[in-house]
Amino acid sequence: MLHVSMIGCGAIGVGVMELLKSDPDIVVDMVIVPEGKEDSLRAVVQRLAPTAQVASHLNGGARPDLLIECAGHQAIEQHIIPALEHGIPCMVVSVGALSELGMAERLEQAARKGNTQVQLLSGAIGAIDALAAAKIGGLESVVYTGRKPPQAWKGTPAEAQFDLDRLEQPTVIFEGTARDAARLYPKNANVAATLSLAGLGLDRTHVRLLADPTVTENVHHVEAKGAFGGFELTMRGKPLAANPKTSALTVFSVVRALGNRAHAVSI
Ligand SMILES: NC(=O)C1=CN([C@@H]2O[C@H](COP(=O)(O)OP(=O)(O)OC[C@H]3O[C@@H](n4cnc5c(N)ncnc54)[C@H](O)[C@@H]3O)[C@@H](O)[C@H]2O)C=CC1
Ligand SMILES: O=C([O-])CC(=O)C(=O)O
Repeated sequence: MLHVSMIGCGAIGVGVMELLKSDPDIVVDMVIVPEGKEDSLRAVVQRLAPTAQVASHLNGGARPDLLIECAGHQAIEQHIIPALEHGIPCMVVSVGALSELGMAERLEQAARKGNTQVQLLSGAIGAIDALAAAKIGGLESVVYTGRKPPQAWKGTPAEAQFDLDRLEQPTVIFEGTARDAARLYPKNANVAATLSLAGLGLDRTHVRLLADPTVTENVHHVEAKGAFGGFELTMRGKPLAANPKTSALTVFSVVRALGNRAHAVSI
């Protein structure tokens, strides 16, 4: 039985707990929520993981088999780094946070200090296994195009530049390096950051972001070339009703990763 603690009870966290209800090999013992939100979220957690405690941090003596971040950039600083330093294995879904200067190195140092490991989840994108393998043989180029309905770009710098409610044509809102994409669009930068970390890095991964009124899904296109040959991948991710910025596949990728730790066969 794998005993896990989860950070975040938003769109992904709730979706994950919903699916874990039917897995007899995994139990959620604790859900970590922002300070002050414990009481308001207790009923939600009670419904999804009846034996789980709700807390604002990992209590002193708690040593879950695994700590999973499904919360956001701040949670990595606040919870993941200290847990790694204390030897608790962690999984991170907010991979975009690793675009922040020094963050990838800090996570690595923390895991080394605790003699443990942090797993960066593939989330909304596929073919990370192929890209990371291709990197070993040598990559020449990785181009990522992210296309989302205009409303998914609300609350980003695109809102000030474009009338998102009235767009009629697919519109490029950003083109440049993955590093700049992450700086300007931190909440939509997870896929670009994941591709960069698996492949050519933040400065050599080319990114185009589009607000596209003709799509209802989050469309991720990747083109990679290298010594291995090449591949093209198009994902048409259905957004979660609870958060249109997040593709449903992200939830499934967390559940898959947990299953790979808990089940007798891993794939
Ligand atoms: N790797 C990938 O492909 C993807 C990653 N993500 C990332 O996953 C994260 C979660 O996404 P959603 O569930 O859709 O967001 P959400 O906004 O629906 O839920 C996040 C929840 O985490 C809580 N939270 C925030 N900071 C916290 C902290 N320090 N401690 C405890 N709880 C905290 C919030 O109160 C909220 O309830 C985001 O950072 C998002 O960027 C989202 C989609 C794809
Ligand atoms: O599609 C998603 O779920 C999220 C996304 O584009 C990103 O964060 O890069």
